[in-house]
Amino acid sequence: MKRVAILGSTGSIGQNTLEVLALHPDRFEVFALGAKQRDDLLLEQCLRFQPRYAMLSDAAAAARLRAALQACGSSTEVMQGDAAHTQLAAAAETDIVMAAIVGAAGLASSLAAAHAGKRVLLANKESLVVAGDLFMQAMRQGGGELIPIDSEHSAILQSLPDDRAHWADTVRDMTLTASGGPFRQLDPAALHDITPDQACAHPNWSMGRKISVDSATMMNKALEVIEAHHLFGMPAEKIRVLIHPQSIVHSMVGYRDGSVVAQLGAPDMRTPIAYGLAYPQRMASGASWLDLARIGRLDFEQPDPQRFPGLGLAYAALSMPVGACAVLNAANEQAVSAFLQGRIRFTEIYRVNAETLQDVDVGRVHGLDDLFDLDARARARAQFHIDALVA
Ligand SMILES: NC(=O)C1=CN([C@@H]2O[C@H](COP(=O)(O)OP(=O)(O)OC[C@H]3O[C@@H](n4cnc5c(N)ncnc54)[C@H](OP(=O)(O)O)[C@@H]3O)[C@@H](O)[C@H]2O)C=CC1
Ligand SMILES: CC(=O)[C@@H](O)[C@H](O)COP(=O)(O)O
Ligand SMILES: [Mn+2]
Repeated sequence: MKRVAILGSTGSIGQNTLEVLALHPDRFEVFALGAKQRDDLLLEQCLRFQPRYAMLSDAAAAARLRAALQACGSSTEVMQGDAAHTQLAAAAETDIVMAAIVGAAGLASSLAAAHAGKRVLLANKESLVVAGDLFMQAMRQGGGELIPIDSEHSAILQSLPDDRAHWADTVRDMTLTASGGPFRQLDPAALHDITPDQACAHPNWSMGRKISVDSATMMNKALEVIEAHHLFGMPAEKIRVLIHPQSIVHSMVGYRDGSVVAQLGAPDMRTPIAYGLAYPQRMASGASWLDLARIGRLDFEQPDPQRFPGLGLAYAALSMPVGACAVLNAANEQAVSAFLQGRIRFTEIYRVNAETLQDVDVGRVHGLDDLFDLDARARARAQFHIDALVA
């Protein structure tokens, strides 16, 4: 029986993870569930899955959850604060950590799991974007297993040889597929007036609002290029992006002999989640079967750099000193948040990201403290650009 801690259990990935775990009560125990503030949903999850611990970052929400669980006679213990996530990610009883907090806020707990030698199921791509080398080093030192949950990176892992020693000498390149989001064919002039709800209406996936906006700008793919660079040790120039509107081919690996190996499936996150939980075996996920006859055709096209300028920022940041990717991530989190609050326009997200990346002096990054400092400076600078746009 493997004990699983889900950090971000109330989100889209967290809920999908619980759906997969519910199919396999004989193999997995839900040990801990954590979120930020949604105590109502976390209460439902606790009553259904009866974890040993539940944690919320927000103190008032944690107090409400504690009272509600006590009233129901539940034995789940409620912990509060960011430190609870870090503590339970590294707890001796935890075998598997699903890192599904959104944004750089997930870094401390995923790093704690890495240091503690856990099997880390990494949905929180921002951990690798902000702290790629440090994170990979922590995984190596901790001796655990890192399994990507992001659909593209799961596809690449499934398309690579089992023996990592052969990756460098056999692989020619990697291609990340991108849906192109909701505005792939929209008149570029109309992008100016896009609303948050329009940007969050992804054509193929149901996801949280932050990643949905990232898909619409293709900053999601920019973050994923950086993520692939760190996960698979692949130089940026060998990581390509190809638009594939159906989201059926989840990504592919090109080999020196001319073969291209890809992973296909219905667009359903339960598949990569089940893959990560059962690895190296396979188990049922509850995802629907892929019916290629019904789909009929698969399309591919090059991304248009005019329509999706954000994608180029990944390659720019990877060519800059270590820390530039953390700057880009921080700027993007601030810009997306400002867009979702109606403060800036959709098209201004790119502007804030590009200007912040250009402005912030990365300096020398020696460790995590430097990265946190850089993240704070980049957010302040991005906020300056946002305020200038609003004024
Ligand atoms: N959704 C998807 O299909 C995919 C997501 N990912 C990645 O997975 C991660 C999660 O995405 P998604 O599930 O869509 O996001 P959601 O917005 O749906 O969920 C985010 C989760 O994180 C919690 N959370 C947010 N901030 C904090 C914090 N400071 N401390 C503790 N918990 C916090 C939220 O709690 P609360 O509800 O209380 O606010 C919620 O449980 C992201 O990094 C995303 O890029 C990658 C591939 C696909
Ligand atoms: C499901 C998943 O992994 C998302 O990251 C997805 O890739 C988003 O779709 P886009 O291809 O539009 O970014
Ligand atoms: Mn993805």
